[in-house]
Amino acid sequence: MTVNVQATREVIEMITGGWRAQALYTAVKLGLADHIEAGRTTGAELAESTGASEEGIHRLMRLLVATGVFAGNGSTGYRNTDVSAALLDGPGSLRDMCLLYGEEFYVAWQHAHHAISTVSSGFEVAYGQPFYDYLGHHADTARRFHHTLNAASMFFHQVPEVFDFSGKMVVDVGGGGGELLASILGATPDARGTLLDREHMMPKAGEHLAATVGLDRVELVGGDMFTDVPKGGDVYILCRVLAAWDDEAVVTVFENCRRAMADSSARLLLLDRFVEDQNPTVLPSLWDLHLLMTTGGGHRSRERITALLDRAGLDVERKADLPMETVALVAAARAPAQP
Ligand SMILES: Nc1ncnc2c1ncn2[C@@H]1O[C@H](CSCC[C@H]([NH3+])C(=O)O)[C@@H](O)[C@H]1O
Repeated sequence: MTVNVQATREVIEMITGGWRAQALYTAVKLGLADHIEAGRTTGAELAESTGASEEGIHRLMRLLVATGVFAGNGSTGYRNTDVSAALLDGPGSLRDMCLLYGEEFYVAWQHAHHAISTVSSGFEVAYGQPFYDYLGHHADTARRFHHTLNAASMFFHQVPEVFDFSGKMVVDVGGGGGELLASILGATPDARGTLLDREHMMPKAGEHLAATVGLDRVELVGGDMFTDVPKGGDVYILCRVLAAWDDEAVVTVFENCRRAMADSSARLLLLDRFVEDQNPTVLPSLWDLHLLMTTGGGHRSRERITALLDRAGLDVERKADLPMETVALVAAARAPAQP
């Protein structure tokens, strides 16, 4: 058998991917980008300020310089690059994402064989409970998860460009920390909003909305979208909510939204990523498997979501593309058939 050097190289690039991720995670855990930003740039200074061994820092930084995360060297000093700058502590940082992916999500992926073979959550095997329940009991992880979602929320400010919220009563179902609702109400002074999420999210969402748009136009509802959603909305938003649930559960949420709509002018606005079966691209396909590892769910194709909407009596009216491979789908309740 002749060795295909190119193929060998490609396999090695892939199987060392997990090591790269863990090296980046360790740099974040040690706060290396922040130390360098604060002027502690040499190997000795980084060792002293992190408590890690200088040799360990040297070997880690050698890899991270080679992969373009940092620049410079340990004797004259390391420098941050645009990549490591994205890891600096502060709003919009990818720091918490690295920590979460390097800890709980890394452990969840160790059960990939089981998760893929049985189409069930690797996280549940590792932690003995569903992901969202775990978040309810682990405030630090819940905070990291919401920072992670926020880091991938660059499309929020563009949502009012693809849907006119003026004068509307907006219900954000599974609204999380309130960032999307704040962005919509901030851009639409005459809109009002209700955020529905699990009880444990209420303080976080309340704090964010109070600090951004104030609570005058806002109602917070701690509850369960599978049981009921607030009535009388002009637009029901489901942003990055559906992937965690199976088809039956998704149809239940769609039906709850349809029944709660104020009138026939009300709409359902889905904001999500969709996978393509015909010409698959890497990132959505990766996120799909990642959702399987964490929640046992996954991304659907647009055709599949359209079929589930149809089952719930909703028709897709139009579609708009948003950044971060996110798509907006607007659906309306189907008019009852004329007798
Ligand atoms: N049964 C439920 N009822 C209401 N919200 C839920 C339920 N289960 C999970 N969630 C919430 O669904 C959200 C999914 S994460 C998406 C959050 C937000 N829409 C955003 O795009 O940033 C989390 O905030 C969960 O707490």
